[in-house]
Amino acid sequence: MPVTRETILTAISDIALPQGGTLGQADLIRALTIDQDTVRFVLEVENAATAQAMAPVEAEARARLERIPGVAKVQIVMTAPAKPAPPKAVSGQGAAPSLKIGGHPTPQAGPQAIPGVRHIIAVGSGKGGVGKSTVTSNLAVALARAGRKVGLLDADIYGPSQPRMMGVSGRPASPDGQRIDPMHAHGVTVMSIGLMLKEGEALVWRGPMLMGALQQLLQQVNWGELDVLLIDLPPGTGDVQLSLCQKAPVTGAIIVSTPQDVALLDARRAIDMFGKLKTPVLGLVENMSTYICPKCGHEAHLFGHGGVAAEAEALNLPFLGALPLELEVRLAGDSGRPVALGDGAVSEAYARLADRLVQGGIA
Ligand SMILES: Nc1ncnc2c1ncn2[C@@H]1O[C@H](COP(=O)(O)OP(=O)(O)OP(=O)(O)O)[C@@H](O)[C@H]1O
Repeated sequence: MPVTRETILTAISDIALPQGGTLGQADLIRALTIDQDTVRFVLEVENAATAQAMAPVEAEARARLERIPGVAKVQIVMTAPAKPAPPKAVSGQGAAPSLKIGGHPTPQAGPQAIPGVRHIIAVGSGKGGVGKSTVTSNLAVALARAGRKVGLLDADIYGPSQPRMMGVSGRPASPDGQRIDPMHAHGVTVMSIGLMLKEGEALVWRGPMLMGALQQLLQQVNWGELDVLLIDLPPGTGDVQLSLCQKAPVTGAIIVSTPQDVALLDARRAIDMFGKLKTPVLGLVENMSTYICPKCGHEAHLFGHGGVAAEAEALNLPFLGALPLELEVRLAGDSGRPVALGDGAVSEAYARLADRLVQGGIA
């Protein structure tokens, strides 16, 4: 008769343990294998002292198993789980956290609130390059100027641009090696996947890795008390959008588009995706709406005009505002001081957008 797992476990289950009870009652046997006439398993004990006390148990188990017909060799290994090494103290800005970003996600049943964060707003776009990151950084600054406690998470895993736009650099600190201290700029608490990667390091992660990275950025960053956390998403309708809406209780999404038909077509796809994910779309923003010539004051509509407002109406969604195309916007973004910090017309447009969200009770 072949030796089975049950034969082995039954043979040793009534061996008494020094701490009381029997081997069968305690859950100590791991990795039991039967390989022809060889039986192997691990006895997992609490610590080295228990291992010593358990030596007679190991000897008795070995003796009993060797008496079973068909068993020629018994290998028992006793292990005590290693104590986790105390976290290395890392201090000060610029110190590299020992956290590894991009591991596999840990199991999480449903959306998990971020302690201290009241609202989460995802900023998305169907198409790349429509100014989603520009709008997110300026909106964050405008909300902070309006007195809100604002966080900005750059989850644009393929092209994180918030460090440049918000003017933050260096590695975020992790004093306990477990959690990440975010950066602060222009009154906004900032964290970007770009700050955890080496310059120019391309990300070739797929689904589970992306989910893991996003989960860490949401849950392992010390966001503190925030009225609103804005999340700059990658363009399109991919894994990051999907996992964000599954992992975090997103209040709603803002969709940025230019008035061009092609951008609008993609925006519609993004809206559709948020609908499927049961994330409310808070409204549409038209970026690069008009261009006013700084020399003659002529107003031109380089990408068409009013397309996003019309689309919002057609979809029965709020139109949150139009933002002009201005050289100043790009220069400000490139210099790490968003244009909304200043006093011009664009800054006022952002202040209006921020006010709408505050009045609406979502920021
Ligand atoms: N209203 C604007 N006026 C002038 N330049 C703008 C405006 N909005 C965005 N830009 C510029 O257009 C470029 C693309 O903007 P941005 O990076 O914000 O787009 P995005 O949609 O986030 O792109 P990606 O999909 O690559 O993340 C940047 O150089 C930015 O400075």
